Amino acid sequence: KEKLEINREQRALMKAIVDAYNRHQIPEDVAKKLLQDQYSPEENFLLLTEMATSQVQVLVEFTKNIPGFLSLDREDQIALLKGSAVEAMFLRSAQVFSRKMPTEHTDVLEERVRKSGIPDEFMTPMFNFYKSIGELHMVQEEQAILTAITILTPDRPYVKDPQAVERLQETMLDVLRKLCVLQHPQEQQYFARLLGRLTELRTLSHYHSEMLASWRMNDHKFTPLLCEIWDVQ
Ligand SMILES: O=C(NC1CCCCC1)[C@H]([C@@H]1CCCCO1)n1c(-c2ccc(Cl)cc2)nc2cc(F)c(Cl)cc21
Repeated sequence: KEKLEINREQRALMKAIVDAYNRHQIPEDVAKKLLQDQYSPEENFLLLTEMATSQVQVLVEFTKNIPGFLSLDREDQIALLKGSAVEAMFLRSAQVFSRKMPTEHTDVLEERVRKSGIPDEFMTPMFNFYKSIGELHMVQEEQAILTAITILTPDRPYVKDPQAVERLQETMLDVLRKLCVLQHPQEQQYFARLLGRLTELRTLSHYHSEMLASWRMNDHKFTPLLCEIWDVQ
């Protein structure tokens, strides 16, 4: 019994993470914009870079609220943000795509993203990931903690003290494990499936520089922040 129950400290940690996650929602109007109009590849690329730039800023604010993050080495904090920003963007895109909406809206959204300018060969892995996230029907606590776990990945490049990061990540994993059992009692391996998505997410993120470079348009312009965070230009 004790093993499964979320103790007071874990409840406080979960509340801090979820509050931060909800407080720092990027303007989720990207879905509304895509549902309203069809855009050219150039406009879609601009929309993506604008949304991604504001999402990185939001990610920094969210990360500062992860208990223990600010006590990590300063350079490791940067390495973790830089190393997880692309994955966090795809995870957020998947969560936006999987939000409850009428089927025809999801179909239009899928069509608009498919035709946004990204070469076709990336569509299968991207939508496989989006759909596999959607099938999990994550509650917002799970979404928030999964994002925190993604950020607190110890084996990002240039991390000097991975053990310190691992300790924080393990605390998050422990809460998520209990939450999954409580929220999805019927599904034995729900927690394992959830973590399996992080592997799929890392694979998908390997494509991102190529996806951007081969966007059906010339002269891809990025914001200075994205040049920092993404391996582009
Ligand atoms: O702006 C997007 N995502 C933001 C990023 C910050 C957090 C919020 C979501 C993109 C843009 C929108 C314009 C057409 C091209 O995709 N996007 C991607 C996507 C992400 C990475 C690359 Cl490289 C390519 C496409 N997948 C999406 C799925 C969706 F359901 C919606 Cl609504 C938008 C989605």
